[in-house]
Amino acid sequence: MLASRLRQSLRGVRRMSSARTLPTIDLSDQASAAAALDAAFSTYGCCYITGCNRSMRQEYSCTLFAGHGINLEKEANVMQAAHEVFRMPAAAKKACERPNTGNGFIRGFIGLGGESGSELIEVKEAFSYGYEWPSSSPPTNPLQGPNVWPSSAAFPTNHKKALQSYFTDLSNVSKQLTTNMSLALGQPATYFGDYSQAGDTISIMRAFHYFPYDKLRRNASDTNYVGSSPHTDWGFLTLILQDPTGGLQFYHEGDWIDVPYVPGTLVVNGGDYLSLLTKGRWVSPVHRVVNHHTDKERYSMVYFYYPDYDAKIPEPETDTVAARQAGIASKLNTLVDGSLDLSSVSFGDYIASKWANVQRSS
Ligand SMILES: O=C(O)CCC(=O)C(=O)O
Ligand SMILES: [Fe+2]
Repeated sequence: MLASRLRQSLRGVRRMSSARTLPTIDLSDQASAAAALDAAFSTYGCCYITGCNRSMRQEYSCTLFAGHGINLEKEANVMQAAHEVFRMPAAAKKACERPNTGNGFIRGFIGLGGESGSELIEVKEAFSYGYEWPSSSPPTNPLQGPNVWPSSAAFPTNHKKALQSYFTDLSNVSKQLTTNMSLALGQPATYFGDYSQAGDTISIMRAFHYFPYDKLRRNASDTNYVGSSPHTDWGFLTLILQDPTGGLQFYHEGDWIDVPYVPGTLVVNGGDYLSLLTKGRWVSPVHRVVNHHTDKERYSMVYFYYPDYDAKIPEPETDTVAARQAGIASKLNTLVDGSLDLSSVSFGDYIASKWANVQRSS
């Protein structure tokens, strides 16, 4: 059912988005946040978050949150930096291209059409970076390693610093969220965090620049284009900062729900691995980015928070199978579709192969 609806929308048959909106959860009140997170992740697999509690500001010196919302000045600086990356001349972009290692290392610039999660052409360019791996110590797995930054002549240092600082902020927000989420499931506070002792060293931040489809397509009836193909995220948590353009949609009970920009919030969705850890209680939601209604360009900053490279992938339990049959998990979630011998791969090997598979020649 889900698969056939997805196929319909892939063929360009547009369904009306329902009026439903995702809940906004204020993390500053831990007790109410716990119940709200469980409800949101069981129902939608995603929500908006705002606020932070005092312990988070003290523990992580988190500058992202101000009062009960996002620090809008910081957010504006990050978005400005994302614009500047994509405003660089072609030669400067080429000079910091993602190396073509084929092993899942995706740091650096990825040109228009250089990646897709389906047979559709994704009309976007991207720049990925992560933890600043010290040049003195060799990486311990293929997802680690030095970032591939543009030259300081092409990309001023203040913008680079804004991006670096945002990576640290969102790593800290994710760590806090793993605590909130552990409590939401009635587990000890460190339950999820224990899976990600050094997950930030392989986590990845991606700046995206989406174009109107006409940038690539030759005639308006050609339906082969999308911003980001319908997919589930593969890891633990994804945090999304978007501009006001719109186009992000989550799939819920037969409809695509629009997820517009709400100032002072971030969008958070759970990934396949989180869903598996919760035995299917929490949904790994199908989502996409479209450009149906606007000829505007769209920018977003998307942070993928991961467990440790060596984290084991738990076998789906029978109730996950039941959940799958009820349509909670999707065909797009390869951790539960039975296509993989989960006992023989670590989380990191799995993620590296997923990243390698979305590479396209641009
Ligand atoms: O750009 C966005 O808002 C979301 C993109 C996304 O879902 C992804 O890259 O996994
Ligand atoms: Fe995603």
